[in-house]
Amino acid sequence: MSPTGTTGALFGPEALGRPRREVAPGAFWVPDWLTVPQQAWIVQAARSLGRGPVPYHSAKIGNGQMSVSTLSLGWHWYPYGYSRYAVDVNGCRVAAVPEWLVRLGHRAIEDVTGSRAEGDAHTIDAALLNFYDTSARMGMHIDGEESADAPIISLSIGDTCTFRFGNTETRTKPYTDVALASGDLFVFGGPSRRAYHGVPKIVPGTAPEGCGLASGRLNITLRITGMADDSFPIANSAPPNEYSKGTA
Ligand SMILES: O=C(O)CCC(=O)C(=O)O
Ligand SMILES: [Fe+2]
Repeated sequence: MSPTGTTGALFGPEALGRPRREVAPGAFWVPDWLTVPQQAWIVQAARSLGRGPVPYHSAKIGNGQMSVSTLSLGWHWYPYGYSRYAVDVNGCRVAAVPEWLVRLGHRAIEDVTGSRAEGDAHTIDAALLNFYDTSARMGMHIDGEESADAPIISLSIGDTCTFRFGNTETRTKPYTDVALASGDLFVFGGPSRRAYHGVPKIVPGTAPEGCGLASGRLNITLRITGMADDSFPIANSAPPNEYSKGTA
């Protein structure tokens, strides 16, 4: 038996009680998908992407403000739509999704589904980078602004969070609480693509040494919007309430 094989069996995610899991049909949790050095590299890249042209911003929803601070790439998310421009921040055109992040997302889809993700219909064209401090939360919502039904790819770095993954009908039970830790991948598509989900809790002091974040959490979601390149929605129409990410 090779030493590596032995070590993998003894100390790999499977042995430590964090096996890959299909949390709901089409919703896959892959613990420890990113190595710690990869996590640190991504955190440093996420910080430098915040230097412009658009800074991190906590979106206003109604009279409230989200506790999460977000940077959009490719398409700018605002309550509730996408634009090429940061219409609720500084009006600048957002930076493109960097090539390394597109490749990483396609690898994630391939890893989870076992089939190749490429071609125009499957090209990641938007990324949302969410920074949570230890008191930040995200209310239960559906990712509903994308017209495409392609899966959402989510990466977590830093403090562990409680990620609440629910159902497509209501914001409430039944749901599953998943402890998304630093390096974990979560992909939700298929019958779970329009499921409610949110982040009710960050667990302080759980970020691993060397991940690049001493405290708090970075979440990156990679998306395939299905939007035509020249579409430019500027109407900030009243949202259906149930899509709200909440301001808690
Ligand atoms: O932080 C997370 O894990 C989820 C983020 C999310 O649901 C979103 O940005 O729409
Ligand atoms: Fe979401």
